This record gives sequence, C-alpha cells and structure tokens, in this order.
Amino acid sequence: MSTDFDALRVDQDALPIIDISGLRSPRAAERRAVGLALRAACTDKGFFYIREHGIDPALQARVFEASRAFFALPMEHKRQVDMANSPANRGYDPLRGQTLEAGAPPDLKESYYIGEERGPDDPKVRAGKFNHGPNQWPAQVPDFRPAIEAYYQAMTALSERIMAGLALSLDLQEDFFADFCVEPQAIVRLLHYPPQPANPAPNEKGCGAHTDFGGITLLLQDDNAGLQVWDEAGGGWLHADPIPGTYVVNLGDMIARWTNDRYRSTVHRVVNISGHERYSVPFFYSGNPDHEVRCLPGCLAPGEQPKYPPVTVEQHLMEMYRRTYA
Ligand SMILES: O=C(O)CCC(=O)C(=O)O
Ligand SMILES: [Fe+2]
Repeated sequence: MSTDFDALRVDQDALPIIDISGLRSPRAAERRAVGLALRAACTDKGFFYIREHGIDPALQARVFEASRAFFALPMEHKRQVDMANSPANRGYDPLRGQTLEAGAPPDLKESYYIGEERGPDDPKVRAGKFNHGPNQWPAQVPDFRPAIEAYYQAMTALSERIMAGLALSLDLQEDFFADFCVEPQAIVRLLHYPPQPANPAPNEKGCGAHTDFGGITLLLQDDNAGLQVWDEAGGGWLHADPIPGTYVVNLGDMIARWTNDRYRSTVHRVVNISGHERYSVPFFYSGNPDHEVRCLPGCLAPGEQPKYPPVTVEQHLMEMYRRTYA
C-alpha cells in the first residue's frame, strides 16, 4: 500500500454524530434543536453521522446480503444486468467503469444502480425524462428486489425528514423543501470495493476524490473503513470510519447553489486499505427533477449576488453522468 494515502491522515474525531430522533418529535423546539446541530455540521465539514434514524437494522442486513450475493455471481450473470442495457442507467457497473476523479485512473469498485421502478407506459418514461425507467433485477438473487424496494421506500422517507431538518437549519419553514421532495429521483447504489492492490497504479483508489452531485447522500457502510473526507481547514483527509447504528450524511452540489456556498459539498474519496472486501450502500436523494434549484432566501447578504444561475435538478444530474462516464 502506497504510504501517500496515510501521509495526509488527520487523526481526530472531527465529524459529529447527530441524534436525529428530535425530528420525529411533536414538539417544535426539539425539531429545531436538531436543525441547529445540522447547521453547525453543515457550515463546518459538511459531513456528519446520524443516529436514531429509524431504519430497521434487519432491513439493512438484507440489503448487504443481497449485495454480497449479487457481486459473488459469475461475470456472465452480472453482465445480464449490465447498465449498458439500460436507457435509465440502472443495473451493474463493472470494476473500473467510472472515473470519479478527473485525471486519476478509473475507480476500483463495481456497483449496482437501483432507482424508482417505472414501466414503459409511465408518462415520464414516455416523455424521455432522464434516468426514468425500469430497473434491472438479477434473477439469481431472490431477495434482491424485495429487500432493495423496501429499503428504497424507507430511505426516501428518511431523506424527506432530513430535508425538513435542513430547512430548519437554514431558518426556513419546515416544509420549505416540499416541492423538491415531490416524486423525487433517488438511487440506491450497491458498492463493492476489492482490497486496494499491493501495487496500485499511481493515484488508483476505490473512489476517486469527488463531490456528490445531488441533494443529500446517506451512506450505509459495512465494518470496513475506507471513506476519507477532505478537511479544508486542516489540509488533510479525515477518516469517516464506520460507526455501528449510524449513517454518514453529506450534502451534494445542489447545496452550494441553494446556500450560495454557506453550506458545502465536501470532497471525499474511498481507499480500501482494510485488506478486506468492502461493501457500502449510498442512497442519493436528488429530489424532484423539475424543481428549480436557486439561491435560498436568507442566503444572500445585502448587496451579495448569487454565484450560480438557477438550474433544474434534471439538468444538474445529466451533467454528473456526462462528466464521470466517458
Ligand atoms: O463507499 C463509500 O464509502 C462512499 C461512496 C461515495 O462517495 C459515492 O458513491 O459517492
Ligand atoms: Fe460520494
């Protein structure tokens, strides 16, 4: 293992763990208290852990089980559900299929994309909306579809709750993001990282350094560390190691547009130096494709101009796929 990845290590527990049970409280003061904690985390590193999120550990275990079973299949079975077959970008994305860091070697990961199931007669599919369509389901793993569909629903509900918390964190009405949450685009992405090879190509990693494009990302990790978060202030990489019972949450690039950079979409990467196979499951919540993302009220000082022009969620996502898939 190249020591370059360790040389930059910042050893400190810099990422907060936020108990979000207050967001489910009938008492406004308790919901606002979570909002304040979110604000502190978002203006600092832009990455934090949440606990008391309400997602059933048994459901998480089924998702990991389905993921392990799928990635263990022979390549001929994985190729049957290749993302290349899917106009909606669903299915299997092989090892080195994506390059998240421009100029770096392709990522040492294989993955699987699942989104909302929409058949060919769905009006949005007919209209050719970006990334709308059916999923591909691997016939060889019977619990794959039921587990992922249940997880998708649960995570969509959790994401909506966190968006309400973010609204409070920005001193907005709790339902400020309601339109953003209408018929949201979201992706469950199963990831499998082989151990970092003994002799990696220069700068070869599990995930190249990148920011997430969407609204929020909720990351479920197995027991193997690997995620690193760029700490602008400290000039190094914080290790966001797994903590049982938590999700790692980060904000995607839409947040910079919404807040005129008061909240950040933080650069992160994955280097699987654990020596084990690593499995993780990010949930990318990108919101209503037709929603226009523009600078929020309260995020401009007198005389300050928005740095980013308004853009729809759909335009924004198309740009991400264009940039990272050659
Ligand atoms: O696997 C991880 O820990 C993070 C993955 C990630 O950053 C991504 O898929 O955008
Ligand atoms: Fe990411």
